[in-house]
Amino acid sequence: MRKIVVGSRKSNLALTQTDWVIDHLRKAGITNEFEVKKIVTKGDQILNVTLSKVGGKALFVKEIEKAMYDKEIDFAVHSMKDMPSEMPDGLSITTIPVREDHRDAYIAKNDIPLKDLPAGAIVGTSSLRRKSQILAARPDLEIKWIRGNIESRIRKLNEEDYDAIILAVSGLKRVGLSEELITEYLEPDVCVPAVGQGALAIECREDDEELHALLNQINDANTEKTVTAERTFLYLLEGSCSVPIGGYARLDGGDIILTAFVGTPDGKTVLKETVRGTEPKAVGKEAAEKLINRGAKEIVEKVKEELDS
Ligand SMILES: NCc1[nH]cc(CCC(=O)O)c1CC(=O)O
Repeated sequence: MRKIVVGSRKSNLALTQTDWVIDHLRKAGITNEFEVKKIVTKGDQILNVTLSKVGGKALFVKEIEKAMYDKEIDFAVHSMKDMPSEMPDGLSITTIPVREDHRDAYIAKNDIPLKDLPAGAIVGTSSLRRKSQILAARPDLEIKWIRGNIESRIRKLNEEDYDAIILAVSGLKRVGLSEELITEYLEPDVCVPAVGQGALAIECREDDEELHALLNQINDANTEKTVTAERTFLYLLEGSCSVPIGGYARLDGGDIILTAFVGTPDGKTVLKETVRGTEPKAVGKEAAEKLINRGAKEIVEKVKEELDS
C-alpha cells in the first residue's frame, strides 16, 4: 500500500492541523502509512516586518507547492484563509474538512470588554481587516502591529504595552490554548472573519486521483459550500488576506447566507452586504457585484497601492 508523504510548515499550528487531518483520515478507515515532512517557508523566516508588505500569504505556501510539484510530498494542509484565491497550475484544493470556529477572539488584559477600553488603548493585530472593523466600532483606539505565532502574540499581550489583541478562535483552540483566555467572541456582525477562517484546505496534485479518493473521505460538503461562496467573492474582488476584506457564509436549510465585507484600514468606510441563495458561486458573485457597485474595488486597489509603496 502506498505511503503518503504530507508536507507541513514547522509551526505548532501547522503541525497540529496536519496531525488533525491524518487522525481524521485514520478514523475514516484509511490504513496507509503517513509520513510528515517539515518545510520551512519564507513567511516563517521573516518575522519583523508587516506581513502584507512582504507579499502576504503566498509566502507561506510557495515552498510547499514546489515540494508538491517535485513529488517530495503528496499533499499539504493549510489554513484556508492563507490560500491565495487563485491556485497554481496542476495543484488544487481537493478536500475541505469540517470547519472549526469561524470567529475572531478579542483577548484583553484584565478581561476589559471592548466597549470599556479607555480611549487610546492599544489593540494588537497585523490584519487590516481586523484593524478596519475594530476602528469602525471604536475609532478612539490605537491599532499596533503584532507579529509572530499565536503563542508569542499571547506572550506579547502579557509582556508588552498591548491592552488587547485579536486572534482567530480556531487557531487558539488548535494550538491547545484555553478558550478561557478569550474576553469576547466577535460575532460576524461585529467583525466579519477572514474568508475561509477556521477551515482547512488540503492541497494536492490535480492528477493524483488515487489520493483524491482517500482524501474525499474527510471532505465536508457543508464547509465546501460555504467556503466556495466566500472564496468566489474574494476572487472577484481580487482580494487576499493582506487587504481589508472579510466574508462569512453559513447554511440555513438549503440556503447559503453570505455576509461580505470591504473596508478602509482606518475604519471610516465599512461596506457590508448579505446575500442569500442556493448556489455557492452565484452567492459569492452577487455579493461581489453589490460591493463593487458601492466602490469596493477602488478601496482594494488603493490599499494594494499603499502596500506596494
Ligand atoms: N494569519 C495567520 C493565521 N492563519 C491561520 C490562522 C488560524 C485561523 C484559521 O484557522 O483560520 C492564523 C492565526 C490568526 O489569524 O489568528
